[in-house]
Amino acid sequence: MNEIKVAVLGSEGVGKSALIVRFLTRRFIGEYASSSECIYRKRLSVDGKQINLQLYDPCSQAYEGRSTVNEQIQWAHGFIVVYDISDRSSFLTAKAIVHLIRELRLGTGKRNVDSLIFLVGNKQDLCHMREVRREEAQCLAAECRCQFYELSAAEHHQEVALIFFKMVQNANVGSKAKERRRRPSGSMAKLINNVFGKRRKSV
Ligand SMILES: Nc1nc2c(ncn2[C@@H]2O[C@H](COP(=O)(O)OP(=O)(O)OP(=O)(O)O)[C@@H](O)[C@H]2O)c(=O)[nH]1
Repeated sequence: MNEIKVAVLGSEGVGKSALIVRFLTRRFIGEYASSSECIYRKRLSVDGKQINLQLYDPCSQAYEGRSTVNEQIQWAHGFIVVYDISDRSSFLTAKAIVHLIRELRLGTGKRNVDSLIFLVGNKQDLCHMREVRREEAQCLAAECRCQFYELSAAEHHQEVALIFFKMVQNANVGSKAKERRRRPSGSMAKLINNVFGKRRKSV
C-alpha cells in the first residue's frame, strides 16, 4: 500500500482545518478545535491503487512540543499552502512558506517538487472583502512553479475534494516514477548483465 503524506500549511485562521474537514466529511461546520497539531488518515483508491493518505493539520497557536515548519516540510510528500483572500498578511505568509518549501526540498535533491505544491486562496465567498487579487496569486504560483486554486471551504465541496485528489494523484505519479528509476526494466537489466557479466569473465 502506498503511503502519501500531505501537509496543509498557512497562517492562523485561514481555514486549513475547514478544508480538511470539508474533504473528509463533505461538511463545513464553522468552528474547529485547534489546540494541538494532528494527523488525519484516509484510505483512497486512486488510479486503481490503494492509498493511505495522511493529512497534517498544524496548530497555529504556540505550545510546547510543536513541530517546526522545517520538520513539517521534511515529513510531507506534498503541500497545500493556504491563505485567506480577505487577509493580505496571510498571503505574505503563504508566499514565505512556498519559498521555504522550494528551498528546503531542492536542497535535499527532491526535484519533483513542482507538482506537489498547491497554493490555495480560501474564503472566496468573502470576495467583497478581498485583499489579495487573483492575478497576484497567479503570478506568485507561476513564479514558484506551483499550482494555484481559489475557492471557499464554506461553499464548495467538489472543488475542495478535487484539490486533495489531484495532490494524491500527483504524489502517486511521482512515487511511481521514482520506483521506475530505481528498478531497471527487464530489458535494461539484461543489457547491464550482458555488458558487466562479460567484462567480469574476461578479467
Ligand atoms: N467565510 C468563510 N469562512 C471560513 C472559510 N473557511 C474557514 N472559515 C472560517 O475561518 C475560521 C478559521 O477556520 P479554521 O479552519 O479553524 O482555520 P485554521 O487555518 O485551521 O486555523 P488554526 O487552526 O488556528 O491555524 C473559522 O471561523 C471558519 O469557520 C471559508 O471558506 N469562508
